[in-house]
Amino acid sequence: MRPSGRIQTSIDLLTEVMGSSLPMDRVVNSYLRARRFIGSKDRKDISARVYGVIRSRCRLDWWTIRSGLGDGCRSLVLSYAILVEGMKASELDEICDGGDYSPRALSEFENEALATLQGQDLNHPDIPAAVQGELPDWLYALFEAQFGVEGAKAEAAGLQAQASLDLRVNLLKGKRDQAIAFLGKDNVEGGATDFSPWGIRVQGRTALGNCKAFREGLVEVQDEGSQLIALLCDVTPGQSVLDLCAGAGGKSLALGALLKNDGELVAMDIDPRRLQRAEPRVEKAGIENIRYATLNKENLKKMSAKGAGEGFDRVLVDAPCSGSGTWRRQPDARLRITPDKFVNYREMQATVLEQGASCVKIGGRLIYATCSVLDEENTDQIDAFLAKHPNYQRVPASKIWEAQGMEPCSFIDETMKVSPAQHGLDGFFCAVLERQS
Ligand SMILES: C[S@@+](CC[C@H](N)C(=O)[O-])C[C@H]1O[C@@H](n2cnc3c(N)ncnc32)[C@H](O)[C@@H]1O
Repeated sequence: MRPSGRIQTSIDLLTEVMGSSLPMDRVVNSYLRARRFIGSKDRKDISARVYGVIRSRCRLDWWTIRSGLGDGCRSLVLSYAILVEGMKASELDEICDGGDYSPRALSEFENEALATLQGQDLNHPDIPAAVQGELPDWLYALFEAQFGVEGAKAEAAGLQAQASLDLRVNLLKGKRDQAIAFLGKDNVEGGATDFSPWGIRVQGRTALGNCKAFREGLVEVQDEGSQLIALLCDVTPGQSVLDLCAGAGGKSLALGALLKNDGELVAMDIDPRRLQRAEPRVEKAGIENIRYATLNKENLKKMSAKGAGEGFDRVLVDAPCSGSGTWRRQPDARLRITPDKFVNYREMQATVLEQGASCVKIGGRLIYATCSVLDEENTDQIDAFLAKHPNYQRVPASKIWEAQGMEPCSFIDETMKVSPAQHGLDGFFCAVLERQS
């Protein structure tokens, strides 16, 4: 593909991404799948540019408005080419030759506007903090209220960094050292993660599909922070465990490995299609003691803890949330969230917490988790729940952590609060509540 074809394809793909309500990775994958003729180097170049534009969308908007280019996909890609990729306006003028598969020729006005961007840095000192943080104003205000002026800047910057690829070793199939050695045979270099005893951080990017350890279920993709939530569930063989918001099974897989096929694991979700996606992963991992159930009134009634001795030892509520802790991986998500959606998430969180609580046995534990860094979705939910349920008591996360032989750690005390800026992991929250009566 010529550079002009790459730029035009980037504009086309960005147009699809911005016109879709689906997550960006799905749009990009299906766009490229439908165009197998695009070679691998071109794909890499085009996706890097489109992801780059989305990651710097607010700042690019600032520049395109200031220069008068306007905020269409064409303007965004062209200004990205200059501000981030370091192209010259004259190079773009040549690239935009109006030929087949090329962008149409630059107008005189575009030429002039693009020339004003040349030599500028994407991060201009006049850019307002929210724009610099790549967040809508209302969300940035929440960050400032929670983290303070400087803290908000740091947290927002942390969410713009590149995320690492973390794997979890499936203890049903082997140990971490073995997995690292196996990965090495397939030229995947990785080392032990700092906090999770089952984690491997992979160096660089890799196609795991070519990797035997992944194909055979010895390792699974799971961010280190997410692994720590499974650890705080403190599951031991023989227990009954309910994963109420199991989705495609990320945490169910870790819980299943801890149960060692002894005990009971129920994976529930309101969306049965997500549970279907969990099934092949569970099979590959060698987990045999799992049942799946759609999260509805009828099934909840069956799971609920009505009489003495009934209910689950552990109920994990991995609640639907803004996903603010994972925006490094899903840069488009922060642009799709609205104040209404945020309120909606908080209502869902309160609902799933109540549903989870109805299934915990006396002496059992309710574990609440989100992949958000925002208090509104985290401590505020737990405080509201505890005020309504005096029969639940918080178990300090640090107590569970240290009882498992782990060194004390700065982000685990009463609860676990991880953030990309402070700890280099995706942002997660976890609180453990024990039912007393
Ligand atoms: C954070 S995701 C779960 C991720 C999963 N546990 C994992 O580790 O891969 C939250 C899940 O909650 C489910 N969910 C449960 N109750 C819900 C409700 N009332 N509204 C929306 N989603 C709900 C969603 O379908 C979604 O799969």
